[in-house]
Amino acid sequence: MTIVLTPYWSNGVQKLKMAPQPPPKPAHGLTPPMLDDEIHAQRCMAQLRSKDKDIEKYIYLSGLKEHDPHMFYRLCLAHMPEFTPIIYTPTVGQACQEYSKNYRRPEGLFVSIKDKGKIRSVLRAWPKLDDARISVVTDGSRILGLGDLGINGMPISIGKLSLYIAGAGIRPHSTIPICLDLGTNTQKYLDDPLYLGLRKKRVPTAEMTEFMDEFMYEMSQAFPKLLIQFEDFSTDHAFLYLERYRNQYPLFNDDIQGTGAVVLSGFINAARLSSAASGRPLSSHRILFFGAGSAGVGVAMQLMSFFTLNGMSEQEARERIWLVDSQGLVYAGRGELAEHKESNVSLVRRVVFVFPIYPLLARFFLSLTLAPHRLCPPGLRRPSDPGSARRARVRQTHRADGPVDVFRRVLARCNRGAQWPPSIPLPIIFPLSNPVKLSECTFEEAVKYTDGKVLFASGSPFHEMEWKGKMLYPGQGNNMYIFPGLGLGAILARCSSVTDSMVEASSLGLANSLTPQEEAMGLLYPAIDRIREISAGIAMQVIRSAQDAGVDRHPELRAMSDSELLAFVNSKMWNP
Ligand SMILES: O=C([O-])CC(=O)C(=O)O
Ligand SMILES: [Mg+2]
Repeated sequence: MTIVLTPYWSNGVQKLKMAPQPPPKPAHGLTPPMLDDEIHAQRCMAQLRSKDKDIEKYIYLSGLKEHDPHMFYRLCLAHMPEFTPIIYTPTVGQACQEYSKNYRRPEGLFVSIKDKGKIRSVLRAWPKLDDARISVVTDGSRILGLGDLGINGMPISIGKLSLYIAGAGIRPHSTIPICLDLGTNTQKYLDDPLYLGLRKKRVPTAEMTEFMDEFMYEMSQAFPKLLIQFEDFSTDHAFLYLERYRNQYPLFNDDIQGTGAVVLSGFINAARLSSAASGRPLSSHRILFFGAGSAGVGVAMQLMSFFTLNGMSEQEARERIWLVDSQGLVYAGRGELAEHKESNVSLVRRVVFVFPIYPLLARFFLSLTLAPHRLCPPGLRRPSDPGSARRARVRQTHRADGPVDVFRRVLARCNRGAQWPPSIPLPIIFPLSNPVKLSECTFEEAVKYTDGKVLFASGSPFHEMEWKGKMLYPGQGNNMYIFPGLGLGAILARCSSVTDSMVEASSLGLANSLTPQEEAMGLLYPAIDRIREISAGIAMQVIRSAQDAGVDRHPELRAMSDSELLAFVNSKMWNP
């Protein structure tokens, strides 16, 4: 079906195609006589691989998804490790940055601040109101680690939903990518004649909240069976709107909760390996976060809850965890701490790493945080005289490579002439910022500086490497392992809200999904090719957890045994 939508930015009428439809039967003579499906799959892969640039691959695949969605998802499932770096991080980051330049056709819903008061009519233009089950909603204010991209954030919603379809078998026409256009504070876009969004600065929080209240209410009315995933909102708004709506509507925040769950899962598996090697209990780990944004604080909260559920007091759990942000160590009494970390918004976006602290590193960080003016590299210092040219320069460093720079220096310092201390046989390092170019360190660096001992997982993918005759495999601690299964479980349970226990169930489900071979290879996360199987297992745990919490609205599932429930979940998955 083709319906006609007039996006608000467009002068003319544009067509939004709902995909995928049952393939129309082509009239005889309109297709080549020998169009064999198998051969055509090979042809598509050859066309894809013939492109030199990742962004061209992205554009090719986005075209394929539109005109032949069955082939797109079939190939995606068959070639998951090759497809995810293109349709998702890192290439989706570039696709966002270049969205206005490369724009070809509407693929989702845009709701603008100008629609305030009439959001209902915008939502009701969506062609498949009754089928809608999952929407990824971003306001483009903090896309990956790339900052405020405004309306150019749309591809992140599209990319996440492609993974829902491929990874959890959600029906394509049940997904709604949404980008809210509340302006952008990025001057480059405001000055760009091709920019597709509103040419105005972001509205203040009070106005945004009025808009969000209307948007959320109208979403619940237009799409009564919908689960919402908030994605890539700036840290303050990410926490604000999660708390504001989470008991009212079925929703979760992927950056806080999805990342929290995926990192907890990787931590559990890494800590098991590390504890087995050191003989120390899991509770002996000390965890240092570099960056205290939505993901950093989300992961810290997830770990806190895990530690306390496993017998630690809150105080003991808190003592295991240190957060360092752009201002240094986050601690009570530091002053001007914003709410989500009792705390302020970290200028350094993103968590960087989680690992048992090497004493030298701990000392370095403490001194760095306690005496920032002495030890902190200029890029991480807060400018003291607002308005100066220096401030602009410092801010720039801050954003561009400040945290990366510091992290590299820390690692290099550890490495200087020293062996990694035997008391920490297997350090855990998780550089989580996306896309790859913003990763705090490469796999190679972490391997080199720890003499191959590192337990590593990054947000974006790195290649395996050989070190002293042994193959080492990096993990990808990306929320893509969590949200498809978490979302599928929440949808099938028809849950009224997404509880912390459901998020934790998804994390434990993932941690327990390693096969014996994967464990033997020292992997922290399962192979991504098994995403459907993993998502089904996670969905089952999430449904059980929703039932325990009493937020499920699908009572028939309660009577099922685990194997019946798993079969039910699998039967609900769409297959290309
Ligand atoms: O999208 C990803 O790859 C992970 C994520 O949520 C982010 O970096 O914001
Ligand atoms: Mg995100």
